[in-house]
Amino acid sequence: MSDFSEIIETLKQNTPEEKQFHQAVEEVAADIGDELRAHEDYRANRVFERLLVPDRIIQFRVSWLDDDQNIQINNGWRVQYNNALGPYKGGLRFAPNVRLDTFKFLGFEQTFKNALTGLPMGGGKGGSDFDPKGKSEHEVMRFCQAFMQELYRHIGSDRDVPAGDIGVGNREIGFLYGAYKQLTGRHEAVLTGKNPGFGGSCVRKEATGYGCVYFLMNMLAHCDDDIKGKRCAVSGAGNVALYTAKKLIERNAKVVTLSDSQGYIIKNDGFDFEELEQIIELKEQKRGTLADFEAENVRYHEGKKPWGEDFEIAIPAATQNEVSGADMAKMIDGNLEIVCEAANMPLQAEAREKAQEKGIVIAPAKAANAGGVAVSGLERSQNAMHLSWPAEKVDKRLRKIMKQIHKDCVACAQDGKRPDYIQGANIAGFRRVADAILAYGVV
Ligand SMILES: NC(=O)C1=CN([C@@H]2O[C@H](COP(=O)(O)OP(=O)(O)OC[C@H]3O[C@@H](n4cnc5c(N)ncnc54)[C@H](O)[C@@H]3O)[C@@H](O)[C@H]2O)C=CC1
Ligand SMILES: O=C(O)CCC(=O)C(=O)O
Repeated sequence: MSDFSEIIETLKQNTPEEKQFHQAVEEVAADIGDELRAHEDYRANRVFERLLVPDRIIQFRVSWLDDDQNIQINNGWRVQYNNALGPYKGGLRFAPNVRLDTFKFLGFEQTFKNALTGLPMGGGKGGSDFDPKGKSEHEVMRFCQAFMQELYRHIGSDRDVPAGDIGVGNREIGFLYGAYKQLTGRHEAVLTGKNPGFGGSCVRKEATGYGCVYFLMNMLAHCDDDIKGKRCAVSGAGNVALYTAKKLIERNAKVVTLSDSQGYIIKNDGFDFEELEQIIELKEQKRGTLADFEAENVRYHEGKKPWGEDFEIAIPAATQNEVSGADMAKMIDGNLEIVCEAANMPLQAEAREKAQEKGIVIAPAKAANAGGVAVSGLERSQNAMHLSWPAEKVDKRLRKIMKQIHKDCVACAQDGKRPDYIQGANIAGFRRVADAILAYGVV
């Protein structure tokens, strides 16, 4: 291996626009140096360098008609990042701020995350700069159909299996799957996150959030602590945030905040189940904003983030880089003990450094939010067997997978009661992918 910093410098020179991708790569590189030094075969076979280039990038135009019969044009991407461990697997994101950089960083992260699940899945990610917000139901449907018109030829149950992410939930997966079925005449496990009534898995919708809480519970148990009574600040009010909140409340933690792109709500004593169900309905059915939510002792702060409130556990569950260095400084000045990354790469590099300097324990996204893709893996298995498992069985397997991920992270992290989970996740994920790459030879 040539010098590590040289590899990263070359990457930056070759892809100067891709700042998020560089950030994700640097976070992994910071932890796997010893691993590379210890493995002459990884170095000789340039495994790390090979992991810095996606297997394939597909980019396409999506043309569709809005409700006024105007022609609209969007960009579509699928980054098939690495299939060493299985077919490409990872979500589709529909959001106006995405670009190739977004999908490269997400695909890179997904490759290691999927490795941590122990299931046979490679990493991929994709989506479009289409913004579903403010679009009619028919516009979303026509967009999904136009998007699939190109994507269908690149995916397949043993090739590439997309799922949801920001802006792509159960509704969009339904439209995408309907279009795939229409185009190919096939029912197959080509998308996950389908409705449990027709090909989906029970608990997939809840799995990312529930998995985060299971991971947190394993972390707390590891240092003889408990989630009960902990004050948790959750950001976001989408799929991941809402089901993280639900499981936290079920386990008697206090969820004091939720947020969306316009502001946050706080309830000092923690939201109860009934309030959470109302918020879920507001977001999933009415597609409203948190500003519309009213309940006793709940305050709304427009245009602000929740990180200055009083809590022990921060759970950023909205989007990448949502927590700045200044946000982290506020949390550290408060009672922060743990950050659980429910979103992908939610901490800016400065925020991560500040937290690490102060000994705050961080559950990295690769490990903490792997429950979603893990249940997607279980959905693939059920589809392959033409079976549908009950919710209890899926949830039990999810708990087992999250426990094992925690165990693997601890085994690969520096010793101690409070292990470095970031390091543990990076090493455990990297080893699995690297060993498969070695086994295949130079391809
Ligand atoms: N859906 C899934 O199964 C998985 C999602 N993730 C990650 O979790 C995060 C959230 O994804 P989902 O909940 O699926 O998306 P979603 O579309 O259901 O919800 C996203 C939420 O974040 C809020 N948001 C977006 N940008 C924001 C900003 N700049 N500031 C504050 N709030 C903002 C939105 O208002 C919305 O409430 C993303 O990072 C995603 O990549 C990770 C693993 C699996
Ligand atoms: O369920 C999946 O395949 C993908 C989930 C995802 O996009 C993620 O883990 O970030």
